[in-house]
Amino acid sequence: MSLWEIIKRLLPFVRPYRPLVIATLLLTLVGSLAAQVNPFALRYTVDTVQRLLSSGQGLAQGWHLLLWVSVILLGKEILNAGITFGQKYFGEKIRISVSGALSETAVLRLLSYQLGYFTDAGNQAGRLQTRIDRGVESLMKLVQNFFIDILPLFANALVALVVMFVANRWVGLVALGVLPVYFWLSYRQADRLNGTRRRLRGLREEKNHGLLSLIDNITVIKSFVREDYEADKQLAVQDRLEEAQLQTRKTNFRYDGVKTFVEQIGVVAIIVLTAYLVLAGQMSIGAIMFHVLLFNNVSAPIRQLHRIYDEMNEALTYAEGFFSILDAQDQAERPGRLRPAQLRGQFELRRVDFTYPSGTSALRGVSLTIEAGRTTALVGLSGAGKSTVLNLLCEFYRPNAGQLLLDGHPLGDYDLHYLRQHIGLVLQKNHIFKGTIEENIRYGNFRATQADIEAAARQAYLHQQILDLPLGYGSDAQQLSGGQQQRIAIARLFLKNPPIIFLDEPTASLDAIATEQIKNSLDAIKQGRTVVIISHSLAQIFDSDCIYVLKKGEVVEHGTHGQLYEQRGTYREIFDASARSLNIGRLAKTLADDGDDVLDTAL
Ligand SMILES: Nc1ncnc2c1ncn2[C@@H]1O[C@H](COP(=O)(O)OP(=O)(O)OP(=O)(O)O)[C@@H](O)[C@H]1O
Repeated sequence: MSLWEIIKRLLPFVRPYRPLVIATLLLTLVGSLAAQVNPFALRYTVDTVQRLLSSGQGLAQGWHLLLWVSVILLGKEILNAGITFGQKYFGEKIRISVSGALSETAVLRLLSYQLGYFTDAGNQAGRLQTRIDRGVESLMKLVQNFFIDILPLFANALVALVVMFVANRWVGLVALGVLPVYFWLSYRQADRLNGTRRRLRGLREEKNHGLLSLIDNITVIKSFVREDYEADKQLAVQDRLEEAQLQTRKTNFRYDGVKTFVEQIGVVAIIVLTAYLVLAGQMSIGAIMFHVLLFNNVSAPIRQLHRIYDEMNEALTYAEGFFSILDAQDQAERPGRLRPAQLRGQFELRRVDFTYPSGTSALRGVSLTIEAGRTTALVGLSGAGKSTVLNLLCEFYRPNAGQLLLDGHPLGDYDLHYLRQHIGLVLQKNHIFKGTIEENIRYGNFRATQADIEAAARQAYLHQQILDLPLGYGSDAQQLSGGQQQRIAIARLFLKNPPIIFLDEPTASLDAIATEQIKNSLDAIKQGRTVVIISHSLAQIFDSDCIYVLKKGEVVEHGTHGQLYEQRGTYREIFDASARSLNIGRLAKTLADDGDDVLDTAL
């Protein structure tokens, strides 16, 4: 990405602050003119003092000169203080506002992207975080540099250079001659740093991602006593990062030395040339000070050039990563329009093929119908593609081939928010947000009253357990057990009260008593709604109106429990294996021997 491209990308973010930008530019112009007062005042002072001394006059004749010079220089400093404050304040105001707008845009874009974007290996959480943080930070340095450093310094330099030319073109030429050498050196330096910088960016992203995943997986790491292994992995990245950082510094120090030397050559050349001209009688002695001060105005920004270049290159590197987030519009979820007054909830998949962005083919030629108001179960071994079907029904992903219909219309025609507002999804592992239990349940419906929340918790058999906690509904939800968190997700579902419900192993982390309670609750909520349930526990799916059996991404059987059992196919295999794993014979015998009435109810 070139600097020009970055400026073009930043313009829309800076445009709302146009009056501030104009005010800053005006202040810069006045500031650069004021900066030239010192050389003029000093030349005048030196020349006048010399004239007074050579004509035998002293303090009595010269005191008014001292007074005037003091008034002018102090007055200029007061004006300068005002100008600098205005420049910095306005520059910072622009920087802070633009930085806020950039971060906000990145967050909004991320929220609008489909799931595939986040599962892409290059977009893991730590990497995205680094790209946003570093991108905004370096772009803001660029804006800050422009308004606070580059603009005032270069305006000063330009005005000083013009004044030098007007004073004497040879002196002007010497000052001008140093510039291309300096620019060329800075350019070479930036070029050398570019490769290392890209490598640094990649390593920073890798380090942050590693750190996040380390914290996320701390329990597994500790249980396998893999602290040393993880530390070594993280240290290896750190080592490579340090090496790249040191390499950057080394290059910088080398070039900085050469550039300081070039600058000093310029100062010496100006002094020698001006002294020569003074001795030759072409200039007054005050010109020596005058030219050295002017050259200082020219070389001040040059001294900053490598830093500005450096930060500019950093911005170029990180801006690329940042704008790649804003530019992933092809990953945005598509805009559908259909919002019918009523949704029956009949889904149909016709010869659907789906491959994840990673390249894993998950579904092949899948055709199935999910009847409105009925319960449909998806059964199959791990990795068969059951959750993928739900991912497609929620439009988290779109099929690569085939058709997906809802109430006869292509699913893609529906407004996404409308569609998802009508779907309740309970997963095997549900996210609990940082916050209280109440806030977490309320996520299902922000308009719910406290009474609604408590009713939902009751339906999810959680209310009593919440009351037993010291802070009740105000307790930290992330401290709850896995089973309790699962019930929060179910309470959210009750609160949302959608006509379509997708349950992916909804009772996976519940104890036997809770499983039975939740099953009863879910049986109640299922009435009259379209339900799709995935469960490895066949007890959860016996009563389904229709069962689809998936194997390696294909539908191999479908029917009711009775029909599938008779077919003696995959379903029967799974059923028999389930019965054996539960040791059903032994269970039944124990219950029969005990004359337990559970067996009667069960039978
Ligand atoms: N986000 C993803 N990115 C890439 N591949 C994925 C993703 N999710 C699932 N897969 C792959 O797609 C295939 C089907 O996975 P899916 O989760 O649908 O199976 P499942 O039948 O629900 O399994 P389980 O019963 O274990 O939950 C698997 O091979 C899996 O590795």
